[in-house]
Amino acid sequence: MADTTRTPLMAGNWKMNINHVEAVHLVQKLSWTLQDKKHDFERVEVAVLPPFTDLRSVQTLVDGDRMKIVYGAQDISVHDEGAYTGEISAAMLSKLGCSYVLAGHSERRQYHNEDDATVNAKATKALAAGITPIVCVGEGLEVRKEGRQVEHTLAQVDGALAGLKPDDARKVVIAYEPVWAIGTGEVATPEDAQEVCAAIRGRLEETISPAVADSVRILYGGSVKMASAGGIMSQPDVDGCLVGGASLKVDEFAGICRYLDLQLGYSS
Ligand SMILES: O=C(CO)COP(=O)(O)O
Repeated sequence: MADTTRTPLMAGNWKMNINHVEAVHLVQKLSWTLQDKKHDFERVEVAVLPPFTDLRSVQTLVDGDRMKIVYGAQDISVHDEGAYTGEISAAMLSKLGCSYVLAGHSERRQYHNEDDATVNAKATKALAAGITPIVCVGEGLEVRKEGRQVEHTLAQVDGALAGLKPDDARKVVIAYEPVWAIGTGEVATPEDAQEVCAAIRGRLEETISPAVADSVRILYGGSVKMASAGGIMSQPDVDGCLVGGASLKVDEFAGICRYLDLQLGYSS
């Protein structure tokens, strides 16, 4: 099991799905489902990452109903303000009560040419605004076939965290998402996830400090489902999951969040 001082995080990346009206229904239903099962949010943190256009509605709902679900955005600008058409700043996300923001999701890297320097700038902006960046890293199929997944992913981690003070680096969440496992139904084995997550932690220990390596949460992402979450979470260096498709289905996502209860054989 993972170090118990790191609170597991289950984060649902909705990608470009769910409008603001649907978002209110989904979050409400998720909250009811988890409350009904007496989910302990201190034990397993639950976050949703809706599209920008949903955030205000989600904020109003979460605040109004004093929900324990937290939320965040899928991207953030490297600029503070000004003539950057279409971009959303850290200050805007902070005003919306965002706890988290993704930085460098593989789909941003692939379709918007985001490189490690951009991811680093985004993580830095988020931290300065008091928002926790979830820095996404992971190899594509070619790299995996060549057996270079560890070196490839560690280079992304180095680039994304370059220049961060240890006190900031400690707050970052890293999501290992092998690109070949995203949206493909091809879930990495728990051992695959552990191999790279352990290597990431080792690198943080080497390049920053053992204390930072101990406190940083490392998530796995890529076709996670209720049925696979328990096995992945049983790995010592995996501290949560970044969930795409399954986070759009309340029962699936609630089941992922409740992996501990389900493992212990409590009622589903
Ligand atoms: O990209 C992902 C989460 O950020 C993973 O998506 P899927 O869970 O749909 O494979």
